[in-house]
Order: sequence, then C-alpha cells, then structure tokens
Amino acid sequence: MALVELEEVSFRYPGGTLAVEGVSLAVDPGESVAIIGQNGAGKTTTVKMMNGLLRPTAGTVGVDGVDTRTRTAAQVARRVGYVFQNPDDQIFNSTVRREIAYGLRRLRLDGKESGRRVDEAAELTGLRGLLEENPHDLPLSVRKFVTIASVLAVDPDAVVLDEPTAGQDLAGLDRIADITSHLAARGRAVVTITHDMEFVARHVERVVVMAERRVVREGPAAEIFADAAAMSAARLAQPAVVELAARLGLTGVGLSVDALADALRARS
Ligand SMILES: Nc1ncnc2c1ncn2[C@@H]1O[C@H](COP(=O)(O)OP(=O)(O)OP(=O)(O)O)[C@@H](O)[C@H]1O
Repeated sequence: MALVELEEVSFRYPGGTLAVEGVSLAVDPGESVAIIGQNGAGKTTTVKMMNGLLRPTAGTVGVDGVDTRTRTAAQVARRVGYVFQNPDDQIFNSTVRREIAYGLRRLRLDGKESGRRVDEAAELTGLRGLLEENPHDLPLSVRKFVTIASVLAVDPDAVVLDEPTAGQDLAGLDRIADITSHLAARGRAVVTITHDMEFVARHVERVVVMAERRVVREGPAAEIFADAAAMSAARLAQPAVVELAARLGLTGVGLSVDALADALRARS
C-alpha cells in the first residue's frame, strides 16, 4: 500500500483561487520523489495536503490508508513531516535546541530519548555547535537546516522538503543530499519540491511534473528529463548533462556526467 495517496484531489483557497485540480499521486514507503514545475503550478499546496496542513476541498488524501480528514493536523504531521519553503514560517523558538525539540513534545518521549533525537538531528544538519544560538540570528541557509532538523527529530515515515536547495552553497547541497540518503537508508520516503534540476538529476529517482494545477507527467527522472517537449511544455529547463547528450546525438546516456564522458570516449 502507498504511504501517501492523493486521489482526484483539488484545493481552492478561501479567497477563491483554485490551486490544485484533480491530482492523483502516490508515494511509496522509502522512495524519493521530486515535484517540479513552474511557479504557481500548485506544488506547495499539494504537499501541504500530504501533511494535513491543508485539507482537500475535493478528493481524498490518505496516509497509510487513513483519510487525513479523520485525523488532526498534528496526527498527520507525525507520519508526514513538512519542511516549509520559508524557514521563518516555521521557526518560533528562541534557541536552536528548543526549536528542534519542539515537535517532540507531542511524542511524550523520556528526556534521554528526546535529547538523543535532538543531538542526532543536529549532527545530520551540521548544527551541533549552534544549539544554544537564537535561530533568528542565523543566516537563511542555516535556518533552513534548523527547520529540517526539527522535522528529522520527529522521525516521520515521509519527509517533504519544500525548496531545500534554494540559497545553499555547495557544502549545503551536499549536506541536503546526505540527509536524503540517510532518510532513504532508514526506509523513509522523501518528497522534494525544487527548481534545481541538477539536484534532481543527481539525487532523485522519480519525478512528478506539475503545470497549471495538475500533474502533467510522472516517471523515472531520466525518462522525464529526456522528454524535451514535456519539459518545455512545463516551462522547465533540462539538466545540462541531458541537453548536452541530446545535442551530441547520444541517447540513453542517463543523468550522470561520468556516464556522458564514458559515452563520448566510447564514440571517439
Ligand atoms: N495562502 C494562499 N491564499 C490564496 N492563494 C494562494 C495561497 N497560497 C498559494 N496560492 C495560490 O495558489 C496557486 C498555487 O500556489 P502554490 O504555492 O501551491 O504553487 P507552487 O507550485 O508551489 O509555486 P512556487 O514554486 O512559486 O512555490 C498560485 O496561484 C498561488 O498564488
């Protein structure tokens, strides 16, 4: 059974904007999925429904087969964690330690287990030396890791990362890739919303393309990126390695620079 399943889901904001229309989408335990698409395509609204922050105005969202409408947002968040696009929408505690520990209060863990979870999440996100800092004094790229750590500490079955790579330098990108690998190794599902096609090409298996409120294409990353017409219709740029391979007339090369270099050597 899928861990998260959206069936014919639509969402209209109270102001009247129809943001998502007829979306069906399933995420299996342990899989890594990227949702890509132009601004305003409905990506954030879709994932907010996965974690119970928003309830669909039509259709159903199931987590482990249970309709999210029958659960509180806190109960759904325990299973599907959501890291906000803007850390400042999520952070409100006065130290990094308190911020990471905040979501654990609902889990009624003993002090030792709670401390262990905070330390592990801080280690994974590079925050070990910053636990007593006020998160609001830290740069945006680090605040993003604070929000990731607070979701990791809860250890949900699925983690949704909304634009995790925005504003990150190379070390930050590597750290995000390490975090997603760590989650995969633990059998957790990861759903990433991103405009960073290079990151998707390197680290994500399955891609869902959204355009104008709907899912317009989904499949293995290599297949989607090779479909120039679909990418262009969704107003998305192909990763450089895919575009270069196509221009060189090399097909089926995949998404890695190494594979492209091998294919070129083999041809010459
Ligand atoms: N709180 C809100 N109230 C009203 N309309 C909203 C709200 N949030 C988003 N929208 C609208 O819903 C539509 C979909 O927005 P959404 O944020 O889901 O798209 P997105 O694909 O995540 O875009 P981006 O890449 O810019 O984050 C847009 O037209 C947006 O303006």
